[in-house]
Amino acid sequence: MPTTHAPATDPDQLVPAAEQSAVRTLLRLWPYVRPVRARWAGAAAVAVVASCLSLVFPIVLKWIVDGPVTDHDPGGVWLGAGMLLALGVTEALLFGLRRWLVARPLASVEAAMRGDLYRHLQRLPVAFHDRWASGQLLSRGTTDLMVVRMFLAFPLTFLIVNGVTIVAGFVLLIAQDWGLGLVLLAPALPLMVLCYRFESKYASAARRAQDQVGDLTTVVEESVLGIRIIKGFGRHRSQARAFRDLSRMLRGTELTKARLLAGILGVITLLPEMALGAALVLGSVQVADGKLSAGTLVAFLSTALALRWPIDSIGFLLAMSQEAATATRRFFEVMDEPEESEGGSAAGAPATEDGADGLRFEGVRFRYPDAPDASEPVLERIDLHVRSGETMALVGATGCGKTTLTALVPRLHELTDGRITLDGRDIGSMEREELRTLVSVAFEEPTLFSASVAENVLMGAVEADAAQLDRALGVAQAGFVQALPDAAGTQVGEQGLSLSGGQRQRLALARAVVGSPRFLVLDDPLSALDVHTEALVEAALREVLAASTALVVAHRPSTVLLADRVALLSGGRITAVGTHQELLRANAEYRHLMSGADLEREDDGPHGPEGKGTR
Ligand SMILES: Nc1ncnc2c1ncn2[C@@H]1O[C@H](COP(=O)(O)OP(=O)(O)OP(=O)(O)O)[C@@H](O)[C@H]1O
Repeated sequence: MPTTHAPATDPDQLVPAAEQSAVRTLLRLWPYVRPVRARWAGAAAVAVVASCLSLVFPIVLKWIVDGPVTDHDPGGVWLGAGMLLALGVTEALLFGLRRWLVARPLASVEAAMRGDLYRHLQRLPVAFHDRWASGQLLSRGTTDLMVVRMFLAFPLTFLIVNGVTIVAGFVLLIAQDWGLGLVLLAPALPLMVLCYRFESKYASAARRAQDQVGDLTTVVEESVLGIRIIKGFGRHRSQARAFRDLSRMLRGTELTKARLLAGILGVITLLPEMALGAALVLGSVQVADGKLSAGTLVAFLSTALALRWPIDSIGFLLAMSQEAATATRRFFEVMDEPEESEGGSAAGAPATEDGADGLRFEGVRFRYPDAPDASEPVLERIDLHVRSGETMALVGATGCGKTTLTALVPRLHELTDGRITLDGRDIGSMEREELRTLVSVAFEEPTLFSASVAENVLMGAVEADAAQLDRALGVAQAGFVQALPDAAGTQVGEQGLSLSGGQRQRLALARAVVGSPRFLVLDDPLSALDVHTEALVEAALREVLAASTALVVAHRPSTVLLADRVALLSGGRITAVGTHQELLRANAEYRHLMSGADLEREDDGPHGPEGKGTR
């Protein structure tokens, strides 16, 4: 199982996250917001107007109290009430317009970010995917992007709207009575200090929670995909325990967030309320002394009350902004990972029959990027030449690096040192697309996608026609496809789990051969087949192999017999190359590896390695 990249419990992860500026991080969203900036700004302007309308209510109230009410004029009171109603309706309509303006553009921002993330994930090297847990990637592509969209729709707008409303409100308050206005302003400074401290603490908790959601997603994903193993080994309790532990941890972090939020909301509500109480007492005294009109006091208090929501909301708007900053940071952590290099422009001549010299490994050295520094490279110094048109079997003890070596040919990993050439051209200098049309691969673990049989096979050669598809299915002895409900159009279900292991392996083999590739790399392609099917596949595969240059990882003599020559991989090097018979005679390690297997087939007449001859 790949390790989680950003373990939620790793405190080292939290320090830089907390130290990075949330504003700087959020500014990185600009390229995505740019296309919708006009609509977003329009919506924000509408919201500012709507919010500032709430400050007109107190002015109308002051007019009603000091005018029609004082003058006992019912007509004037009705007029004032009508004005208040009109203001209320206008405010509601403007807020509705704001929502309508931003809903569609912001959904497109989220979709664009998700599209970019997906594209980028496809282009990241296999080494990246080895390192990162899939749940972490899933949560970044789903929950985190939703948090970002909500931030653009709500907190970002309302931090601006409420900021403008608060400033405008205080200007009005001070204009109405500067002494009382200053009393209300008194809590501003302590509130700012508290909000600043809250933000840094909340940033750490938000980061931890979002990483824990990623960990939880990984456990759920693994439990669903590994349901057969879990049930087969009766591990549902331990899985449930692992899930419960992570859930509990997440719950703890969410409670920490809630506590922090409750604290700041309490302070943000309490301090202004106390200031308002003080202003009310002072104002009443002034009205009693005749220094202030009752209408002005009503207007003053109404303005102060109209500012309650903009002030109270600052706490959770800041909290949501912090969560959005964390989500943005997590998004860009993936986006900042370098994509696999494309390879230089074609150096050397294009592959031709004339200049063909097959597949060459020259001084190839490879160490996994995430391997411990002190560890030996998996492949130390590989020199191997698979001649053009030849089939070379690769044999070695389990874990010696056979799969690793085959993965280097389609450049799933970058070489640490040395070079690999295809018909004389360095694969490092080829465009990946070209390389992957030249080289076809089938891995030991056959991977299928939730698509039809045909779509899965044709992934090997998009432009292949129905005849090529039938031929490939024939080579792989995948006759079972005809018995499926919709033949090659049948959906194989998630990861092809509706098929047997052997069926999946045959479809993966068909995918490798469908495009009649020039170079074939097969990692133990027949391991899941019964001996009869294996013999049939081998017979058909020989024809395909005769037209390709192939490297075939083999554990069994039956697979070795497909090859013209055999290379023995041991201790990170190719220690022997020869025919099956030669190695059996001369190499004790090879003899040992092949012992216990069905050695009778080595003398299998014309199909034996000797039958094909060495080139
Ligand atoms: N992504 C990885 N990161 C670090 N080490 C790895 C990674 N993948 C494989 N290894 C290590 O590289 C070594 C070679 O693995 P590899 O899968 O190539 O062996 P193999 O010869 O194909 O084995 P088998 O015959 O069992 O399939 C092993 O020690 C393995 O632990």
